[in-house]
Amino acid sequence: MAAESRVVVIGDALIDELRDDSGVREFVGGAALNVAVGLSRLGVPTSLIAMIGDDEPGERIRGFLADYGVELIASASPHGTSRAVSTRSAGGEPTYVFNTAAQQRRVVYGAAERAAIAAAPLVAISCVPFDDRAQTDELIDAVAAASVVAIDPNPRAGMLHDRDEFVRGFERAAAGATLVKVGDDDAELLYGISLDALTDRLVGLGVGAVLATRGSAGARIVAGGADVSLPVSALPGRIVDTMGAGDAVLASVAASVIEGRPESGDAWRAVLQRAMDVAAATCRVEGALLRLPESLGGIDLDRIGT
Ligand SMILES: Nc1ncnc2c1ncn2[C@@H]1O[C@H](COP(=O)(O)OP(=O)(O)O)[C@@H](O)[C@H]1O
Ligand SMILES: O=C(O)C(=O)C[C@H](O)[C@H](O)COP(=O)(O)O
Repeated sequence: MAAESRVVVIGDALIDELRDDSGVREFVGGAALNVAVGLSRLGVPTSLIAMIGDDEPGERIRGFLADYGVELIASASPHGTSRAVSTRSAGGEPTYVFNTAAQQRRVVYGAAERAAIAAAPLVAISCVPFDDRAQTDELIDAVAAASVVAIDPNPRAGMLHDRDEFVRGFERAAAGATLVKVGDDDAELLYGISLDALTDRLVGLGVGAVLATRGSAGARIVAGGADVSLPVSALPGRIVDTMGAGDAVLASVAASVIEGRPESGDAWRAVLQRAMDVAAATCRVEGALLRLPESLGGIDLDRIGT
């Protein structure tokens, strides 16, 4: 029986524990989960392949995914549900500590996973342990059946065990990919080079489209003959929380690519403009949940987060 055509996202799902001057709060998160929920909010039917614990945090993640219409294809977790504890001091970058489950995350590619991948119009991969050679082999074998692959390496310093092996695994997977998203932090952590140099390297590997995000400096797409850069989009209100902004950009660009592969610089510019608008909306509300610019109309943004 033909499976419903759902996009598949493969990667991490976890509880984000945020500690700052105002106390401790918990959010359902994970880069891959953020992309899956973001796609669903953009109207794209989506399944998430991720490891979830058989525990209360796992139930919370399952409930959250159900609320947002994301189908979960879960791998069991012997160490319970993954957790990221981030501590934010005023003005500083957050520091992350990941529990054992997050560091030892593993996805198993069984019949359900393989059927979903084979039927998917796009498979997005984020925050998988490319430094585990056996898992990377299994991933590459499983996604060989996919028609379109998008990758965000998202190495995260606190989950990285072997930088050189991660680069090898990432590049093996990225070489045939349609879309690869990278940021300044990936270029620095994995290669110790600039984002422009990493973009050139990925183009040289044969990546179809490289999406390079630059935080407050916007983003760039290099695809075929197209090379488009845009600044961040201006919206009312201030930047409240940039967590998940990169995931929202990936979800938005992936959703556009599914609608029709851009074939010109102008088409890629429109795709990137939409993604910058979505990122600007996402940054104006606390939490990593993708926000649509058109949905913020009724909110007095100048009062949010103040
Ligand atoms: N400080 C910021 N001010 C304004 N926009 C931001 C800021 N940080 C991120 N963004 C928006 O979110 C997008 C993705 O953010 P970025 O930090 O580059 O992604 P990642 O978290 O994946 O590195 C940017 O291209 C931009 O549109
Ligand atoms: O929700 C979570 O737990 C996350 O892991 C959010 C991360 O901060 C982003 O997913 C990092 O990914 P980028 O946005 O691509 O840099």
